[in-house]
Amino acid sequence: MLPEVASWMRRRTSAVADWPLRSLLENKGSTRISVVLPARDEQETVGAIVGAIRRDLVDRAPLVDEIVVVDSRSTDRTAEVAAAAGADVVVQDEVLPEAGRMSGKGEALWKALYATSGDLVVFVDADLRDFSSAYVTGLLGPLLADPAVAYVKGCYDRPLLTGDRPAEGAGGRVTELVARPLINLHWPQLAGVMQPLGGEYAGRRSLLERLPFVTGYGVELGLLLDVHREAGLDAIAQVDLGRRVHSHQSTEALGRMSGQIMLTAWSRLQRHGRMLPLEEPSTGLVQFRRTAAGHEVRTGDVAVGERPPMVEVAGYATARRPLLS
Ligand SMILES: O=c1ccn([C@@H]2O[C@H](COP(=O)(O)OP(=O)(O)O)[C@@H](O)[C@H]2O)c(=O)[nH]1
Ligand SMILES: O=C(O)[C@@H](COP(=O)(O)O)O[C@H]1O[C@H](CO)[C@@H](O)[C@H](O)[C@H]1O
Repeated sequence: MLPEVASWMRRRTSAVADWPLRSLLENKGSTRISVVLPARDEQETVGAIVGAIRRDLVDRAPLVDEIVVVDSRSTDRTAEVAAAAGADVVVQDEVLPEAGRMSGKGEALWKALYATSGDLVVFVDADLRDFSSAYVTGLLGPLLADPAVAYVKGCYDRPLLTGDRPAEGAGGRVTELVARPLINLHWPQLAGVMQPLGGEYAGRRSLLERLPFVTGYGVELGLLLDVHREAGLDAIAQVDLGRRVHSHQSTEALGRMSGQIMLTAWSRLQRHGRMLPLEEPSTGLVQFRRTAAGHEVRTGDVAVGERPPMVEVAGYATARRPLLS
């Protein structure tokens, strides 16, 4: 590990217990805080997450100013469950319709930036089990305490729920097999970020609105690389949130996610002049499924799109955004 990375880890790594709610309330001042949950078919879990944030950080303590769930083409009751738990719900494809339709988690998060007003924006996945509002206070701690910090990533133990017993440390498969090696190969200054793909993170709007958002599952890697380039390593902090349990996708689905992560890494290597100009990579992905007659060939496309920095979007500066109802 580079000496500057070891130094960064010592200075910029903390834990939830370092950021008690009382100290956050003292530091909040006039800072407005939005919590955003991207949600596609998360009716089973979104309500408990929203309810915990609303109970602990709105009703009992005036820390969070709005909780927005982005309904990302759900086919279940995600929107109703989220609203009943106290969130404002925005429909992904109804935000900035003039910008056309793009897909995936990154699209949901980019639309959320338009649909919220917080000076600080906290992103939390909507498929978490055993969620605690301490995730949110942990992520906000460094941002409310230190103006030099602009982006905070959560880190945690990541079990893999298979069968009746969780396999400790076996989660974060794309992180461990794709993202971490890529980061160490090309961006060793970021090798100290323990959960680069983790879905719980927070940032200053003044930074986020100046960055492009990769659509699909490239959003976390894209933002991390762009924050590093735009604001520098010392603007990034990480907070140990303990343990993260979430719904898992299939290996086949994570194969497509991996393709999106690789395409995002490739795009930054090209854009940041880190690689000789090469022809555009293929975005096709051929996968295989066993069938009674042999194998089914499944050809997909893992292309990711990209949304421009929100500051470049007409109307953003004056958009009226939903306030906590
Ligand atoms: O098109 C999408 C895909 C995912 N998500 C949400 O983004 C979060 C993370 O997605 P997922 O759980 O699929 O990723 P994983 O955690 O399995 O890597 C979850 O709250 C999803 O509901 C979304 O809003 N739109
Ligand atoms: O970290 C990972 O490898 C993947 C998959 O995690 P699991 O192997 O299902 O625990 O999960 C993350 O990656 C996505 C892409 O960045 C994020 O959008 C998710 O929020 C995050 O859970």
